[in-house]
Amino acid sequence: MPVALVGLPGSGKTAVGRRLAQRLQWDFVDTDQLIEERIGCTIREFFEREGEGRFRDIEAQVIGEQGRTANTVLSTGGGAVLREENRRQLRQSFHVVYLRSSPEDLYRRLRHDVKRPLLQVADPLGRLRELFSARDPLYREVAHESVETGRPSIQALVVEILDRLQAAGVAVMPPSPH
Ligand SMILES: Nc1ncnc2c1ncn2[C@@H]1O[C@H](COP(=O)(O)OP(=O)(O)O)[C@@H](O)[C@H]1O
Ligand SMILES: O=C(O)C1=C[C@@H](OP(=O)(O)O)[C@@H](O)[C@H](O)C1
Ligand SMILES: [Mg+2]
Repeated sequence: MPVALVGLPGSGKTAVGRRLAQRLQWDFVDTDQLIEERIGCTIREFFEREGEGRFRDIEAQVIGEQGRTANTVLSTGGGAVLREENRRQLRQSFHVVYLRSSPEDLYRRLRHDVKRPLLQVADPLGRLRELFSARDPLYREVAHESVETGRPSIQALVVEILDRLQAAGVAVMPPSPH
């Protein structure tokens, strides 16, 4: 069964997902990357020009097209859980892993990041706290597994997720190269 990663911006969906896919020798798909290919500009530019609602429409389209391929790790955008149809699609077609982080840890990671439109505000930590309160219940609703990501390294998180996936019978580790 394919695996999807959900969580707030900066929780590591893209970075951890890519390494997890490498380790499993699975395909890696990032919905934000697919969206950027489709819109032909960066997500930040698109937010500024067309607004968040249009972005969410395209995000829902892209998520709706996923999920038929086994041996895939899908990294979503942080807001993928906002729409009920997306939550249903993720929960049904994927084994969903929630990368759970505190707003403070995310702020430490993202305070100099200019790519995330929702955090280009006067008080990004306040914004992360609001996003956490609004979305933590949605991530929990959709997830089959939840992993705390504040302190561990990307490598350690990959090992923990692999253990969970094996315990759940979702993935079998390929033989080690040495
Ligand atoms: N567990 C971690 N430890 C250290 N740095 C991390 C960790 N997870 C993510 N990062 C770094 O934080 C930044 C944001 O990660 P990213 O994968 O883009 O998050 P997301 O896709 O969830 O928004 C990247 O520079 C990434 O390398
Ligand atoms: O949290 C959000 O609503 C968003 C998160 C972003 O992805 P990351 O979670 O990978 O930053 C991207 O999809 C867009 O900027 C909206
Ligand atoms: Mg990402």
